[in-house]
Parts: sequence; structure tokens; C-alpha cells
Amino acid sequence: MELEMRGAPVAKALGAKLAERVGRLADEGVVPTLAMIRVGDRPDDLTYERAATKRCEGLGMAVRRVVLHQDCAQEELLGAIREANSDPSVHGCLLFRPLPEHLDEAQACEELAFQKDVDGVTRASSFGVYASQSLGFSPCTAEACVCLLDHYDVALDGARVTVVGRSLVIGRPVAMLLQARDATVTLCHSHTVDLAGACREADVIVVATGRPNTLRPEHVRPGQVVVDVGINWDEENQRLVGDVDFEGIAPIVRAITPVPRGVGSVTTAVLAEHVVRAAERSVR
Ligand SMILES: Nc1nc(=O)c2c([nH]1)NC[C@@H]1CN(c3ccc(C(=O)N[C@@H](CCC(=O)O)C(=O)O)cc3)C=[N+]21
Repeated sequence: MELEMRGAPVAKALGAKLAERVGRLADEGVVPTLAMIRVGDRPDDLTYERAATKRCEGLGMAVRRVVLHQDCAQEELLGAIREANSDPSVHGCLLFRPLPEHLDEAQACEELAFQKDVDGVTRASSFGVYASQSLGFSPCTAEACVCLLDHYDVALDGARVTVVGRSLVIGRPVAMLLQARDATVTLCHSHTVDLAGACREADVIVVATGRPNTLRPEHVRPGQVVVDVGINWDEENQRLVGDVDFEGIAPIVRAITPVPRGVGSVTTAVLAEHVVRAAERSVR
């Protein structure tokens, strides 16, 4: 491996540009504000909440935490979302997911005003990603993958990119964003017949399946760039691992993102950028 593509330098560069925009908004008396709605105490929600709070506050932005009980009723959740919608001092709203089983996640997401949908969960945001229109926002993690590749000067125009995983939160939107950057995208999933073949012919591989060791040495060749979006808890070794067999693959490919300290740390910077953009749209 020639290059370990860590997230921190990317987040730092994004943050530097953001600080200027936050400063200009402050001159107009606007503090970009993110409301985060959490139901229960899922550990990965808490991790994200902590990281997002630190990032936003570090940039001079404000966060409001709304915490609902694990057993809360759908109406209570909808009420919290409506409150964020109608509060002019809130520019962006993040609803942690997945929600507990008894709640209707699709209905909750649709309740959110698309102007404040900084994690891209509404239909308006999805259509914006699909049609390359500025309507709502892209899912932060999908956009973080593209930011990371840009930061490390990985060419996308005409590049062959294989995306593994077709989820609505990462696989499908990242395929759309990369396609909008003129990459030739192959979208693979659990029924793909020759995954190794599809991966080996790519210049860039993005892996987002939520399964450790999805990408193994037989899937890659020298010269490739690998982005690992997975965050999985390895019970046996008591550590976080991605969807990629890092130890097996890193020696073969040209560049790879680590887990932790890879894509995840860029996600919070993208979230902050979305909140600032929402605040800018609200005053212009
Ligand atoms: N609507 C919604 N959108 C999400 O994007 C979403 C969500 N719900 N629910 C929870 C998961 C989890 N998640 C993380 C994002 C960044 C880090 C992150 O910053 N990780 C650091 C480590 C941070 C630490 O360990 O303290 C890293 O990878 O280096 C972690 C977890 C987003 N999620």
C-alpha cells in the first residue's frame, strides 16, 4: 500500500472552508443550528451524536439534542420532528436510524421538511441525488466517500468504480454521486455472480455491505483504490472493523481507508457542511 487515506485531514480541510462560511453567517446574526432526534440509546447513535456535536461546536455552530424514550409513541416522534420543522432557529435536523421496530421510520422521515433534511432521508432528497438537482441533501456518508476521494486526488472522470452494496443510505446514493462525477459505476450486491471479477476490473472499489471480510485478497489487484464504509464490532477481537479484510488487502492495493479513522470521521464534517448550507439557504 502506498497510501492510507485517513479521514482526519479531509475533515480538517472541509472544516477550514466551513469556518469562513460560519463566520459570514455570524456577521448576519445567524448561528447554524443542528437538531438531533434520538430514540433510545443505541451505541452507534451515541457515537455519531458525540462526534457530530464535537464537530459542530468546534466550528462555532450549535446543536440541540432531543432524546425520546425507547418505547415512545409514533405521535411523540412526529411531534418532535414537527417542532424542528417549525422552529426558524433550527436549520438542519438529523433523525438517528434505524428506529426501534415499533415505529414507522418511512413516515417519520417523510414528516421532515426537506429544506432541513441534512442527512438526505426524505423523498425530495432522494430525487435530488437521483436527478443531480439541488433539492434537500445527499446522505452524509455517501457524500463523504466522494469528498475523501477528491481530497486524495483520485480521478473520477471516466474511472471504473465498483460499489458493493445497494442500500438506500450508502450503496445506491454513492453510485449516483459517482456517476454524476462521470465515473462508470458498477453496482454489485448479494446476488452478483462474479463479485471478484467486477471488483478486479475497477479502478476504485467502494464497499458498504455491513459484513466484515466482504472484500478479500482475491477481489483486488495492485494499483486500485479501496474505500471501506463499514463499521462492524468484532466481538472476538473486541475492536471495530470495516467490510474489508484490511490486513489481507492493504499490502496489495495502492490506497485504502482505515476503519476507524476513515470515512466515519469525514461523515460528521459533511453533516456540518449541510447544516451551514441549510442556514445559508434560509437567509438568501
Ligand atoms: N440517520 C442516521 N445517519 C447516520 O449516518 C447514522 C445514523 N443515523 N445512526 C448511527 C450511525 C453511526 N454513524 C457514525 C458516523 C460517524 C462515526 C465516526 O465519526 N466514527 C469515528 C470514530 C468516533 C469514535 O469512536 O468516537 C471513526 O470512524 O473514526 C461513527 C458512527 C452514523 N450513523
